[in-house]
Amino acid sequence: MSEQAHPEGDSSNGGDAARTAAPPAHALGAVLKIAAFRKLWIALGLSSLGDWLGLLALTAMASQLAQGDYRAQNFAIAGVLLLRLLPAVVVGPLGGYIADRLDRRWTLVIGDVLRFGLFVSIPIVGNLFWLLTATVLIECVSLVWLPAKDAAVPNLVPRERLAVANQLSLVTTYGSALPAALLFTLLALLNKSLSATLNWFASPVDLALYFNSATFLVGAIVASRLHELSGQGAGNGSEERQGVLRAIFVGWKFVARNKLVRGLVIGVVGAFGVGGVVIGLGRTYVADLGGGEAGYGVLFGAVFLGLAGGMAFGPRLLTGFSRKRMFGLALTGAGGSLVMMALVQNIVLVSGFTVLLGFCAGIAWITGYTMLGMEVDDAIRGRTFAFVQSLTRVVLAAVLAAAPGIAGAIGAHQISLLGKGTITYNGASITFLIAGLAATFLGVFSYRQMDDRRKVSLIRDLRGAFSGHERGVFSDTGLFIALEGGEGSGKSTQVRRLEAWLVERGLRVVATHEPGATPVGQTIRSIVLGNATGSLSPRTEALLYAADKAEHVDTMVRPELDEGAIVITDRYIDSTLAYQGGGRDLAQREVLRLSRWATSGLRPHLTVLLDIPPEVGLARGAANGPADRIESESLEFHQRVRQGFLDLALLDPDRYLVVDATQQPAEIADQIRARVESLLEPVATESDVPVPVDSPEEARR
Ligand SMILES: Nc1ncnc2c1ncn2[C@@H]1O[C@H](COP(=O)(O)OP(=O)(O)OP(=O)(O)O)[C@@H](O)[C@H]1O
Ligand SMILES: Cc1cn([C@H]2C[C@H](O)[C@@H](COP(=O)(O)O)O2)c(=O)[nH]c1=O
Repeated sequence: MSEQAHPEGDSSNGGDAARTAAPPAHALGAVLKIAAFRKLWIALGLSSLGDWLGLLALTAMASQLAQGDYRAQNFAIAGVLLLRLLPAVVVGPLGGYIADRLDRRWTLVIGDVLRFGLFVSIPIVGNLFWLLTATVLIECVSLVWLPAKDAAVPNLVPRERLAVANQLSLVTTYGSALPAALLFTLLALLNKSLSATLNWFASPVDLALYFNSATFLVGAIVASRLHELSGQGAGNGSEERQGVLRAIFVGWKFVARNKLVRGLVIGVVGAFGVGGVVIGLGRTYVADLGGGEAGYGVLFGAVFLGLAGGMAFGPRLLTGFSRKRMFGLALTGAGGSLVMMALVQNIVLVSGFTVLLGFCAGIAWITGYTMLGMEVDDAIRGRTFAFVQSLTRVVLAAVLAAAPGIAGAIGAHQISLLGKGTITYNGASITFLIAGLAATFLGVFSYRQMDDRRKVSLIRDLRGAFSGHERGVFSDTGLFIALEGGEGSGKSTQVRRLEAWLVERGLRVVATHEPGATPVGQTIRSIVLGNATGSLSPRTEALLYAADKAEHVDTMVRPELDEGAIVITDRYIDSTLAYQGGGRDLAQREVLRLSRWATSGLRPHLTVLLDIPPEVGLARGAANGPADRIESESLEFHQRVRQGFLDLALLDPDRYLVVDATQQPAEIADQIRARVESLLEPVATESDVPVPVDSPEEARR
């Protein structure tokens, strides 16, 4: 039986007829059930494995081809690393342009085939010049492949699952480093025994390179089956006549002009820069603290442990907290952790702060990437992601090159503690301190650029978000569906369509709305929406909406659900959270607590969010008469409301369906039906003996 239809859990305050919320179905599992995304993920996994394997094999081969001279070996290795970063400066922007212009499926397929050919040619040609040339060419191809992949994800995955999809992509990209290292060792050992009999495996890394090239070939085959991407990314009509440079410029201009995207890009690149400083100076720093190789290993592990933790759990930690605030805060936290690492000079404490740094950077990375995917239009998404990737590579190269130089130039310093001994602050600590302060500044800058809740004190917001997760109550006799969204998003239209479809199936359906479905509610509605009311204190407004909800749930929704009906409501608690929490200056958690109290914790099994840019929705509404008290609020207010809705959906993807409400009504209705169908299906299939579903009670049983 579907979890949304009948959530399991320990029954508590809801009495016999209610059950508390179960933990959502495994979100990773749910996103991997999307066949198209699964294929893209497999292609990405193979490509990432190949990339790491390639890096290990190419550095090893470069060192071997440099023939014994220690200096030459080091230069050859540095050459491979540098040539992997350098093309980003020159080809990066072009990569994004190409990714936006070409069919995304073919971009992925051809990209993988080219990388297969280039990797396989390296051991065959077998000289250093070709190895370095091929490295540059492979990197150039990757600079088109990666933005095409990144830009494709938001088109394959519903918005509410985008954060999870990004988590999976990032973990796969960086997590494949470990299996690649193990595989590399295994293949090198196997190569040893093969080289005795076969010329093909003369170099110790030949087998690794052949295997690596094969991963790209398989990746190409998987990508070729991604028919869902056909036709995507082929540019749009308005850009048809634009030149290459102009199109690239349009992408950059978008990043520079859009305040949110600018803040995101600066933040994501900053998070990478901080990571670069730790990687570039980690060994020196640990040596300064007397930690040795083991200490270096611990530091490295601590960064990745923190990163993985931040990506996996960070966004869920702060329920109802604005993603935009979270992004700036996480970046500031990463900078602050680096400052602390520089100051404490104790290897144990440093390891703790390193985990914290990784955790904060992980949150910044995942929230930043997800918001970019949601904010940027498909037509220029490839260029935006390419811009971010180029910039991160350039910053990484600069940081890796500059950090040791700066640390060296600062040198070793002893600071006297007024006759009570001395402490050592070497170049590495001081560079950490400078980088930490710079990252903290960047974090504060990003936070201020993007803060969408300026009137709400951060402390209050954080206290609210940390104050525990209240579990809701779900009806187990009826099915409760809420339609949510901004003004004019088409909720009433879709409620009517869904109601008609369900009634046609012989089910008992009650369509209702908030505010104003009860006699008391109608009076409240006239107060909260009447222009004559004028301004209301936000708390009064929240209490009025809560009173409407209490009456609605107690006298209509709950009794109908108890009778086994399907109740569809046009607006429910999410509207209060988005409008009074996101739009006004009230803390989300307080609004949630108030609304939960008013409704005795009753939660919908499914919330359909009709997502629409407020300017589009308000224009639709304007055609139907003068604006009411809330519709007359500023565009910024309605933008905060939209973001509030989306944040809620991202936090609980299993109980949400986010639909692009700019589509045609029939298309939207189809998507809603498909999801509602999945809540009804288990009823018909659960019993071994097929029973005709002729009453809602049976339907819910
Ligand atoms: N998908 C759509 N595309 C274009 N217009 C639509 C679409 N859906 C509804 N409309 C029109 O937009 C207007 C608002 O629709 P509707 O009343 O269903 O939205 P709503 O979300 O309930 O609005 P409100 O929040 O103001 O109550 C109506 O004129 C309706 O015909
Ligand atoms: C339930 C609820 C609603 N609102 C706002 C949202 C809209 O502006 C109006 C309702 O108008 P509609 O035409 O019926 O959609 O009220 C709110 O601010 N808080 C709430 O809890």
